Amino acid sequence: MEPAYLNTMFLLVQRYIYRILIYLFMKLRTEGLGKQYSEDTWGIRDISLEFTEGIHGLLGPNGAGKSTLMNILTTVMKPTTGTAYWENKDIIESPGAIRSILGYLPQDFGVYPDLTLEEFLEYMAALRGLNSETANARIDEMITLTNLADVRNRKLKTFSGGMRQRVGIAQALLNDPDLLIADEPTVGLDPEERVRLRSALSNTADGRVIILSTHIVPDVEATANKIAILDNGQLLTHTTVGELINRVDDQVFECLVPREKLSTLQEQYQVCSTVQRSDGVKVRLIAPTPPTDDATKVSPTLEDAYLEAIDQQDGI
Ligand SMILES: Nc1ncnc2c1ncn2[C@@H]1O[C@H](COP(=O)(O)OP(=O)(O)OP(=O)(O)O)[C@@H](O)[C@H]1O
Repeated sequence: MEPAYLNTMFLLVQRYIYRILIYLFMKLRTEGLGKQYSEDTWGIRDISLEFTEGIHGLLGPNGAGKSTLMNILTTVMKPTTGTAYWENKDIIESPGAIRSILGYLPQDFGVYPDLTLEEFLEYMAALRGLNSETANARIDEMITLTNLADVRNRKLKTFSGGMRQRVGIAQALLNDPDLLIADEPTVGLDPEERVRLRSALSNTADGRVIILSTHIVPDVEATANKIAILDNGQLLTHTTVGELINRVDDQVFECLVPREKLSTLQEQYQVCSTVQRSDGVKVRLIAPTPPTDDATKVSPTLEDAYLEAIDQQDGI
């Protein structure tokens, strides 16, 4: 056999084994996690989840418990019940097991305004103990990945909100962490910047576990392999985008109704959206059968499926 052919085969097998090892071992797992803030307030209750390689969207309305879960997973808060494991090491008992492999982008990520992007990343790399050769290579890589090459010598105070968040991702990935946790990274960004940030996150997902906490459905629709939905501190589901959407297949309708009929529909069904028109209100809703004679069945979206999941919970 040709040596070049053997070499290619060897590389393929090596890559295959690497993927299997990642699949088997690179995991963040929680078991019955709960956090009680006061006698009658639980931030989260009995959360058992497994995050494997790829992007996991953690979705939920305000107060659902996302920050509480993020704080426990980043080991800045202790749970009241349960525990969590990284690659089978208990991170509640031994937080060091996760801190060394964790990259974290907090919601309120602050930067030093008078440093340039390059200076800031050099500073962060030094804090993390990277030697200058490794640091320089990683800084170049991260600047390219987050699409900030044109502004590497500009002071951070001149950056837009979206650019700052991308700086946040670049700094979080400097030490090539196996786990990246991003808490509401797109809050306050305009649509174009949101798209850029999402693509920066997607570019970094290979060989890593990424948890993206948000209440903005399109953020996870565009990037996540799996979605966990929290509401009232409870885990409603953790599944793929496709499976979640399938749950409302054949149940999403659009119809045009007189304005005065809207409140009746809202009482009866989960209304996903409304558009005011001169001839009435165009309503998109979830129903087991057509809600009006002229209702049209439409393709479901993740937003529909999410609203349905939250609605089911509220009805319990
Ligand atoms: N320090 C605290 N003391 C008391 N209750 C708290 C505390 N932090 C959070 N909670 C309560 O725990 C629940 C979950 O809050 P959490 O901040 O985790 O939700 P969230 O999904 O991150 O919400 P948001 O999107 O608004 O940040 C809420 O009812 C909240 O009021």
